[in-house]
Amino acid sequence: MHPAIEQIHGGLVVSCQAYPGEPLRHPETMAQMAMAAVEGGAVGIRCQGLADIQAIKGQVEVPVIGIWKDGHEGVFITPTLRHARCCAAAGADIVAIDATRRPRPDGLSYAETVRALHDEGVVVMADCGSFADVEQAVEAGTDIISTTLSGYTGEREKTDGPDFELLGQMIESFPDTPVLCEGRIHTPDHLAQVMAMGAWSAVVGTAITHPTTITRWFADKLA
Ligand SMILES: CC(=O)N[C@H](C=O)[C@@H](O)[C@H](O)[C@H](O)COP(=O)(O)O
Repeated sequence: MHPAIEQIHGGLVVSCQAYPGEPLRHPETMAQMAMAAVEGGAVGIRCQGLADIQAIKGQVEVPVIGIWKDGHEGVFITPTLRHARCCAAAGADIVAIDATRRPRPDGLSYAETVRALHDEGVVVMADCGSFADVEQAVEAGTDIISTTLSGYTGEREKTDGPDFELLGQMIESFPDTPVLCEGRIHTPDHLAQVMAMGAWSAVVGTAITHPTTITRWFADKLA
């Protein structure tokens, strides 16, 4: 197993992302956010965009999961082989890619994409939206499978918290593949629950690194 996957075992990965047009969208700001997360106990960082990957790799020792979001609908999380290669070249230790069964913009299949990346020594994480996506990802030999896109592709309901049901199915069906839980882990209790279920590691984004949303959670109580 690749050392970067071993290093995140049993721990918390923090996703540091600011969205287009947001005040915190700056590589140095995201690097500072990542350093703060590591100080708090993060064993890995997930981040978006080549500039952020480079900036964060320069500041933290923990493994970095890199993605490149291009667009905002359909297949947009590291949608093509080119995007994935760029993430690896920018320094990502693990590259997460869209692992849905939807057509990819470059016309390659998911399996062809993973094969090409593996030939180049890239560690791949599958951002899945359903159990059928997970099956495809395991079939392709993906290094890590994740619940990232559950609730965002129309195949599964967008649960209030993490998709415990999908996570449980993944852990039970594929005991030999590291399973990450990502998406809507909003409380420390959610995190404890998914780890107790047997997740290899878990990724928390919004609840730690997206102050606009967190502020809204509070402000909405006053509305
Ligand atoms: C669906 C999608 O685009 N997810 C993105 C993937 O990188 C991010 O916007 C999420 O913040 C990340 O997955 C972490 O999840 P949460 O922020 O819920 O803890």
